[in-house]
Amino acid sequence: MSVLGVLGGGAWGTALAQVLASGGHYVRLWVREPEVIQAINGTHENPLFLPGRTLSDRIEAVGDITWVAEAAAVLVVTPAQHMRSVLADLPRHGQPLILCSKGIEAGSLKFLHEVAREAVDGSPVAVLSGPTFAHEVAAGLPTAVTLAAEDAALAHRLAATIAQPTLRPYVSTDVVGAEVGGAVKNVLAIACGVVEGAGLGQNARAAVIARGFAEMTRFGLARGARAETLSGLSGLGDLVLTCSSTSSRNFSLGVGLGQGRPAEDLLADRRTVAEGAHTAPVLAQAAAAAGVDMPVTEAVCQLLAGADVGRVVEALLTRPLREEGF
Ligand SMILES: NC(=O)C1=CN([C@@H]2O[C@H](COP(=O)(O)OP(=O)(O)OC[C@H]3O[C@@H](n4cnc5c(N)ncnc54)[C@H](OP(=O)(O)O)[C@@H]3O)[C@@H](O)[C@H]2O)C=CC1
Ligand SMILES: O=C(CO)COP(=O)(O)O
Repeated sequence: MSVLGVLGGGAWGTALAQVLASGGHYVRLWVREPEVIQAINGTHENPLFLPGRTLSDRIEAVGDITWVAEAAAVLVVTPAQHMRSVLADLPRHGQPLILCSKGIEAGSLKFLHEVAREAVDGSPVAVLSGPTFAHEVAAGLPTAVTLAAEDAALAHRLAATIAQPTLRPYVSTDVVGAEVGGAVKNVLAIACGVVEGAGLGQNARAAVIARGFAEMTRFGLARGARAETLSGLSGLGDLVLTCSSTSSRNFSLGVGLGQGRPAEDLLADRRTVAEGAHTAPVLAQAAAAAGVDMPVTEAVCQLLAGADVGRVVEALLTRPLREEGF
């Protein structure tokens, strides 16, 4: 068993640390808040981000990022918009990085594997993504993910390292596809939450999932993703999960928007990250740059900016009729 590093002591970083430690790995978990470090090392819990779960004593929380650097592999689980600045502080040892966050960097419009390659020159980069609610993974419930790296041998090696009885990675070389699914589904989950919050019904939710998937596929194919990745765990799999559960922070943000509450109030109320709120405007820009039409994403941007739900829905329903398909 190896020593693995995890950057980010939020729900997902802690859950990944837990499942890996349960399988016998020693995990160094880099966390910023001293009280979280104290709780993890003292009472084996993370009440701030993963309440109610007793953590393995093979997890050591550390406040100094240099302690994580010498691990056999480092899982990067910071919010997408903080990934570049956190990686800038990671000493370089050529250790493989497994990116577990979901989003697109604001400003640069870059995927996270591009950000990581720029920030940590020389480290091999892989992406782990899929339908993975943190509390279920931490509870040892069965979960399957996509693990993508351009170098197939690296992807297989990392998959063998992280595979556990309840965590089954499927290997891919389609890094772009794995990233597109995770980033886009968060935006679509907000849209599905709006449908729920505004009481628009289950037909409408299914329509948003299906047309949202068409949108994800158009964007993904334009950016070089493969169709089979988009219809796999990290695309359609995660879309279905996140668009149908109040366990999703993005979905629940959408419920609030659908009830007519302003985005600023909803975001100010939460300590946890709803990546879709950050990704939506960035994705809209990236789609425009690629010449891809993404009407549901545009609608989410308008709602986050305070547009009236009824008007946004009416505008979506009265778009010119078209053939079904991507
Ligand atoms: N929760 C889930 O079920 C899943 C989440 N993800 C993705 O994982 C990523 C992390 O999400 P999650 O763990 O849920 O986050 P949480 O909302 O649970 O926690 C917030 C995280 O943000 C970190 N953070 C806040 N501000 C900063 C900053 N300035 N610099 C660096 N880190 C900061 C916190 O780090 P610290 O504790 O050190 O303050 C903490 O790790 C997201 O991209 C999310 O989409 C992917 C799959 C599943
Ligand atoms: O990515 C996730 C599940 O795969 C978690 O979704 P939320 O961030 O919406 O909670």
